[in-house]
Amino acid sequence: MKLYDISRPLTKATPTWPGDTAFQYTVNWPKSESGSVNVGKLVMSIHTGTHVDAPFHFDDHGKTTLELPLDLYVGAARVVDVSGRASIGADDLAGIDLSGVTRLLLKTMSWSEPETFPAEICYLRPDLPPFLAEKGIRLLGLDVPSVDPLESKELPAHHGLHQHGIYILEGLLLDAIEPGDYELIALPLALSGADGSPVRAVLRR
Ligand SMILES: Nc1ccccc1C(=O)C[C@H](N)C(=O)O
Ligand SMILES: [Zn+2]
Ligand SMILES: [Zn+2]
Repeated sequence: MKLYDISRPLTKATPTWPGDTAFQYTVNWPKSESGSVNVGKLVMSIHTGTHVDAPFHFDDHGKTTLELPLDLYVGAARVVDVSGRASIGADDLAGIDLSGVTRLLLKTMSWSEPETFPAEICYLRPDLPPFLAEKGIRLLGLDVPSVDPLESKELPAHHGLHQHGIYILEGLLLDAIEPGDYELIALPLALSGADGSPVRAVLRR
């Protein structure tokens, strides 16, 4: 059975938020010293590459990663092409059938150079969260590093989605994915106290 990998590879070159911590893997305790094994150490911002945001990321009282509802990150998902737009609002999805969809992945194609952090991305307008909640969406995934404009401090889309019970999956790689229905698997790690988690996100037909 074919799996479509929709995760951005984590390498030294993976771009991250300006000023944030890039991905670093080192063999911290080499076999030559331990006598038996290479033991690695991982340093990275949780928001580098493909990841979920826990509500604690933007709300001091929000759920942390270990408290996230796992069932949202596994199951039927619809991929919708919304490319070529500067932002996405209810209007942009009005003509699309979203009945029975719990997990929605938006293909914006607005992060064109994967080797550099984007200067501008497609973001969500404030009328989108209530519209999606009304359709029954509980998880929203995008192929960009944020659901808000990059320079936003108020984060209206993050807060709006949260207020409507919609969880966020960011930094997907959807270039090679045809719009349609899939099964999504993108489980966060069981990280205590954390503001999100890197995920290995895959789709299967
Ligand atoms: N990592 C950062 C460093 C500094 C400032 C913002 C971020 C973010 O991650 C914000 C974005 N809204 C996000 O959830 O991915
Ligand atoms: Zn994030
Ligand atoms: Zn975010």
